[in-house]
Amino acid sequence: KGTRVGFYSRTCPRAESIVRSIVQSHFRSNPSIAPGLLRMHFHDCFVRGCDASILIAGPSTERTALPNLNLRGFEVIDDAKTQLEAACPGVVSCADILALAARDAVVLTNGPSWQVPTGRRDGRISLASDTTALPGFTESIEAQKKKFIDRGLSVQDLVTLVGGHTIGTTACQFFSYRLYNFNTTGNGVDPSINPAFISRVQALCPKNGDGTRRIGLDNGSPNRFDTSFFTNLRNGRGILESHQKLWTDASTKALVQRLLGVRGLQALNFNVEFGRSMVKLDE
Ligand code: HEM
Ligand SMILES: [Ca+2]
Ligand SMILES: [Ca+2]
Repeated sequence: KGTRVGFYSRTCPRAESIVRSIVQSHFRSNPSIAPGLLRMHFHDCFVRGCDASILIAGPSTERTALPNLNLRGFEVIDDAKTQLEAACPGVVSCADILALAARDAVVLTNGPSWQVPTGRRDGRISLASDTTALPGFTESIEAQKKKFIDRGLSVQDLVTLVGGHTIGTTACQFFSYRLYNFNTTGNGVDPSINPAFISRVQALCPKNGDGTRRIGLDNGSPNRFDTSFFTNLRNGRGILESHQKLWTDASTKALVQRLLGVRGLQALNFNVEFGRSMVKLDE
């Protein structure tokens, strides 16, 4: 596709450092932009590839679709674009800014760094109707796998990238039904949730409470990029239904175990794999 590491080394040598310093300064005043930028890049790449289609504003664009309503960090990309236009007019694409910002966001939360191939072109098409390509939080493992495979990603990429929820938050509205109206059980509680965990999350997201209230997706360390998200799945403390299901399907469960370094299985280093899968996200 013509991207390569260091695409701007001659045409805009400070491009990567400008993006980094803008992300850093926004992060200092509002740390929640780190998960925001990671998620925005994922939502960009999953629809028409990493082409900044997610940034296009207007009626019936991707931004207006349900899965994208809570995205955050647009102002960070705008800021970086403004600075880059001053430094190197017309050179750096918005899609590259977003890809670099997602990497920098992971680094700021103590996650790994990786080299980001650059040279993406910005797209001009953005359709809300295309966002059905994004995975949903009630989806089966088969459906999740299919959506990743449709984008050239493997089951291992799926499990690794979903580990990105080691940082960030979710609104109560996306999982309260697991606590109060799960319809396959008499008491309304999703049986895959650890019983010792239920009252804690019920307190965080009260019945008939404010659905827009936000809680950590990784209740162990919501601000730190680590393997605690996978530990939660093992312990029945996954927040979203689609995430906890990674522990019920045999193939995804084995990958979670490998990412956790369970003895007897071929270990996968989450930090290394995450960087690799993030690069693949764009292929
Ligand atoms: C099966 C796949 C996935 C599903 C069903 C899913 C679903 C969700 C949902 C429902 C939220 C909460 C949104 C909100 O309350 O505003 C969320 C947040 C988030 N997602 Fe995903 N996601 C998936 C894959 C990914 C991947 C692959 C990444 C990154 C590589 C990612 C990164 C994030 C991050 C960082 C947040 C927190 C955002 C914030 O705090 O602002 N997600 N996801
Ligand atoms: Ca896109
Ligand atoms: Ca974490």
